[in-house]
Amino acid sequence: MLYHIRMDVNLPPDLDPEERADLLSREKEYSQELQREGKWPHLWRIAGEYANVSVVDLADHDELHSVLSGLPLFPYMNIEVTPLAVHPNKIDG
Ligand SMILES: O=C(O)C[C@H]1C=CC(=O)O1
Repeated sequence: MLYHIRMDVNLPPDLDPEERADLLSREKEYSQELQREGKWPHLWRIAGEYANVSVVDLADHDELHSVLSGLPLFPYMNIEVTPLAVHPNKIDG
């Protein structure tokens, strides 16, 4: 199943710099592993914002919840999910 996701990151300005660096490093490792597995085919920065739009390809809502709640930055993000269905006018290929 495909899901369109918007993630807005809100890190506290007073977050300890070492903790911030560790969080960002773990986030990168986590998201790049999902990209290598083909589960996170689109990851785009929203220009001018600390936010991204993504498309993930996961088995079901339970896997989606597991992936999102496992993000190291999960406690610091607002996440909006839009499930995607096939458009009837889409041509193949
Ligand atoms: O920087 C972000 O947009 C947050 C986050 C989502 C995936 C990732 O690698 O970082």
